[in-house]
Amino acid sequence: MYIVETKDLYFRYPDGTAVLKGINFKVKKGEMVSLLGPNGAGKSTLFLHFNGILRPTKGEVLIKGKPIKYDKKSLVEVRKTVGLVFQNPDDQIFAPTVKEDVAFGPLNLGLPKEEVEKRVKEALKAVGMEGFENKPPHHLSGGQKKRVAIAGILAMQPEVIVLDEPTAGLDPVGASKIMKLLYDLNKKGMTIIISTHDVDLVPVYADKVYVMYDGKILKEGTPKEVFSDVETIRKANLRLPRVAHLIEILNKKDNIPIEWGFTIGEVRRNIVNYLKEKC
Ligand SMILES: Nc1ncnc2c1ncn2[C@@H]1O[C@H](COP(=O)(O)OP(=O)(O)OP(=O)(O)O)[C@@H](O)[C@H]1O
Repeated sequence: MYIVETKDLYFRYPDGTAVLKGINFKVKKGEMVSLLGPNGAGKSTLFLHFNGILRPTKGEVLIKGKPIKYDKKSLVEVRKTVGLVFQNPDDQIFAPTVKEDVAFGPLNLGLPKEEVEKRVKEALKAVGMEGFENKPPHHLSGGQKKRVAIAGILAMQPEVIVLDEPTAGLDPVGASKIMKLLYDLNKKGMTIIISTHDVDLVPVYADKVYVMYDGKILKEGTPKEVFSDVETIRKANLRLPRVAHLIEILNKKDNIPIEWGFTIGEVRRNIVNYLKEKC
């Protein structure tokens, strides 16, 4: 059974724009999955289906094997299981202070005050935003707002956390910290789904990668399988990870020696880019 699954999912916005064109996306409990694809591929649109914000034009979305029913009760249950962090934190953060914002979700779950306070504290600590409790969110930087938005979802303790471009707009250290946090949460059993353009950082952590292009899944597999398919990577406007990350991806888990699934030219270009950055 999959914790999140879409079956032949089609979606068209009310203005007629056909965005999702037969998506089969499957995530097992405990997996860390990354969705890659160019601007406008439909990644955000797909994610908005995972907790029932959007309803398929055709096909279905299943959470823990059950199709979402889109009545109020079913949606409450779905949203307890699947927490979605939006691409733009301004779409998510609205309370007068950071503390109140992070507390909003757990309070809505009807949790006791002490439990809410505990969760808020833990969530802000996890994202490195302790000390900002009483700040108005609109006084925070973009990266700080992103962390608060993540804290708001963490405080709900969902089983699955879906993050739309969590590292976009963060400085490199901030991006690594967020990925490390998500990696640690995943190791504790949380299922994580991330969309990203960051081919260097995210696939290093992912168990599975989907590549989306023009509303369709072009390729799915381990980071190693996906990044060995240079043609797909090129078609989806992506690039190979920089060589250091590439080696990490190729060597991940099985520790087998590197088998280059790339043309010599691709490898050379990666090495040159890497050296240019380092030297
Ligand atoms: N409310 C809407 N009404 C009509 N079309 C929309 C709406 N929202 C998004 N679209 C269109 O749907 C397509 C997919 O957009 P989406 O935001 O899902 O892509 P994305 O893969 O997340 O892109 P990015 O990497 O730029 O965030 C785009 O062509 C976009 O213009």
